[in-house]
Amino acid sequence: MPPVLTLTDITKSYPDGATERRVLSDLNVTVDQREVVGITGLSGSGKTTLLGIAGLLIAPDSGTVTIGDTEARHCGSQAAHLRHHDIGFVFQEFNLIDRYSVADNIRIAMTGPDSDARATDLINSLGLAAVARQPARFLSGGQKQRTALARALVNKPRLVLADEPVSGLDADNSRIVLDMLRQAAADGAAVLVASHDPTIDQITTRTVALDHGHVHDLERKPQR
Ligand SMILES: Nc1ncnc2c1ncn2[C@@H]1O[C@H](COP(=O)(O)OP(=O)(O)OP(=O)(O)O)[C@@H](O)[C@H]1O
Repeated sequence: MPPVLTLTDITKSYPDGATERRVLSDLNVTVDQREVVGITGLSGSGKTTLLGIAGLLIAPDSGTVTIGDTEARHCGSQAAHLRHHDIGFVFQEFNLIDRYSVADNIRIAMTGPDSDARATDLINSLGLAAVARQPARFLSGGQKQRTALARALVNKPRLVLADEPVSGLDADNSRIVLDMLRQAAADGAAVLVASHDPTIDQITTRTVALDHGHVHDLERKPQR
């Protein structure tokens, strides 16, 4: 079976005044089913850019993103289909719709016939039942993060991408978020997580470090 995610020879630069700044250079990463791969690196090393490219939100300058055996484009209907059905993205800034309730923020992402029941399960298991009808703007940071996670997981995506998912959370919220990501992998997803927070090591099966645009394998733990 091919990896769920294959990034091949990815290069990305951003404009920097009159010149360009290269953030990712000929970068190669794979994530298999049931793996939780951590991405570490200094602030500005390109972790969010890497996740955005993997999530088909940012187009690389060169290189390819393959989801399963499908070489993905970053625009058009194929990209939209992959984003909705195959990829769950937990954004660093949550990206919730402030005026929508917790339940509606999750519902707008739903695609499958079982999603309603799945949304209810996630609301309950993430401890969000008491605030399910509250507009997202009234939530605490931990409640927003749990809502964002539920939205990312509601369609049982085969690829989960999470950007700093435990940043700023207390120990209880961190544990809940990490347990859900670990469970997503145990259920068969490939999980790629960018984090500065060492608590992420509790769930990673492998860690890669981003350094000057390249990735280095740091460790590989035994598969669960
Ligand atoms: N849209 C953009 N236009 C120009 N430069 C950008 C853009 N997005 C990111 N950058 C720059 O690219 C570099 C990598 O940014 P990125 O957000 O990917 O890093 P990061 O490792 O996720 O950082 P952090 O850990 O602080 O979130 C930074 O220097 C950033 O300023």
